[in-house]
Amino acid sequence: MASSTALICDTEAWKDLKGHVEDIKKTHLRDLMSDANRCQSMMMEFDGLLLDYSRQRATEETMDKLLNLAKAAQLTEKISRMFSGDHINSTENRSVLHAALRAPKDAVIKADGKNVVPEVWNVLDKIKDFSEKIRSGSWVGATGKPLKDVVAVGIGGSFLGPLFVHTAIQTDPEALQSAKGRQLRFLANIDPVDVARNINGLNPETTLVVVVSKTFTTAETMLNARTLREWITTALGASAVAKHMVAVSTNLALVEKFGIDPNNAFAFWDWVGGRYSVCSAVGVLPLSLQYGFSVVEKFLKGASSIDQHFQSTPFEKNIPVLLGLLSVWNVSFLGYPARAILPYSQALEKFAPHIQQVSMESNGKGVSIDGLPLPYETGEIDFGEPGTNGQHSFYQLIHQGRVIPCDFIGIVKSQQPVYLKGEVVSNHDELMSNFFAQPDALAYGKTPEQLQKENVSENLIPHKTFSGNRPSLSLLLPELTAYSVGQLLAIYEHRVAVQGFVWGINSFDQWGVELGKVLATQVRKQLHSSRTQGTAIEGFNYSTTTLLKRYLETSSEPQI
Ligand SMILES: O=P(O)(O)OC[C@H]1O[C@H](O)[C@H](O)[C@@H](O)[C@@H]1O
Repeated sequence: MASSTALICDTEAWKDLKGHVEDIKKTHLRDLMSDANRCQSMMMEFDGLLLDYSRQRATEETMDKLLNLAKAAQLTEKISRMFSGDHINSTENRSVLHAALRAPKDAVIKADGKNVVPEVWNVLDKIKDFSEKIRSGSWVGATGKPLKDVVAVGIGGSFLGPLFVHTAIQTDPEALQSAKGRQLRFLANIDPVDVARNINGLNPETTLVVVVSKTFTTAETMLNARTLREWITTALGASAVAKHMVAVSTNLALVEKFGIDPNNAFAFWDWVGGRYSVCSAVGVLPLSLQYGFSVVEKFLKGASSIDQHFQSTPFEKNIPVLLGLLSVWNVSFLGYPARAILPYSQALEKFAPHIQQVSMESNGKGVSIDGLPLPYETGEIDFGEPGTNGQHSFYQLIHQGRVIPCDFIGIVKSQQPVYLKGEVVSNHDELMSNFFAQPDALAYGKTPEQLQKENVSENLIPHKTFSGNRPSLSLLLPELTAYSVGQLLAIYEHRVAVQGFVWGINSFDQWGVELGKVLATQVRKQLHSSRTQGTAIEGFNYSTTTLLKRYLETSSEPQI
């Protein structure tokens, strides 16, 4: 770009793509898919993964133009600034170095002139040591019993990533074996129902609570942490906290103030964004407690493999870059506001919720990194469900309603294969039949002529016609292990960064959410004074006043 404050939409590369939209509108995926050379050029393999983006509404020319856009956005420079620790999160004046969390021990990655990799490994070694103590039973609770269950208390980035990884690997045979006799649960919502669910069936004597909060000030997490502290101390006495509660945070002073021994605190750093923190102690501690460090190390290695690929592979073969550019194409040029994440694996059921935060909190921005209002939309609405559950639910809209680009994620080898004698295919083949069929159904659709040939009655033809031309991409993983879960995570993290770099926004701050953190304060004060002193509701609009009145008059919350 000409100057640092220019917007990407003012570049020739952007305008060229705008003009190209008309060409693409004249195409149909039915025709694009019949060009084998085009399709071949839209398949990419790396480290066991196969990406097929031939069902995107794009030609080889589109891809060239998108690569020009990457150049205009100075994508190479931006990626290298990220990896070299520049303060690319400019509004918070911070580096963005989550890749350092999974770097090999001998790597050198600097933040503010200092190599951070030794610090990272100090904490990883401490986690390894601590989790082995807990798992082997050499660390015992206040009454001398081993701690076999863990409740991780945290919200947002201190919750969704670890939950995703836990859910993804818990049925992997190796992880399953190493987690025998242990439980890992997550308490996120401040709704007391979530506390009740999480402690149901657990015994404080055998439970370890891990409080996870980057800031250690998040209202929900701190109240939930106090609630579980109460649960422990009521049963076991105040001194039990030292044995039953540990913490993960960047704010070790507040951890100590809360009453947790600083020796039992696991640090991370302000150059790790909350939503990018699953590879820090945020995820590594609870997951190592459940599965052992060696399993979690494989997850870190998978992510690291993608980091290296992202950093060093030419853009035309770079999976996160290609995915990021195609997302920009879909959102900013073809005008599709959403993306469906459709893993054909129940183990990936928490993938879309995690990516919702990674993507929507990162790229849901209205101004450029220099503070200029954006004349184009950024971010996309991410949602999804595992197939085939989604097929029996919202796929109707995807097939015949709005156009929503889909990410199909398939696994070659099931974690838990089942084959019933006499069935046509194994259960996993049955699942995967859908994975292979759906993208074509979306791309090709069904024409009235085809329906006529099938003798569909005239009056039903409009209802049974599928326009097709609905874009998707397919990502095939060889198996779902800790390693490939790490790969998947890093692909999406970097894809989101690529989108943000091209849009020219800061993908690493979240001022909108910060606002949410303070909004409840006024209501909290009102509830307190109304309940304790009967103070009248004041300072709210008609609607909120009415709702609050109803809540206070009819609720049976304990009076403080
Ligand atoms: O880890 P914490 O400091 O408790 O923060 C938890 C969450 O708080 C906010 O919602 C932020 O927007 C998230 O990015 C963050 O993950």
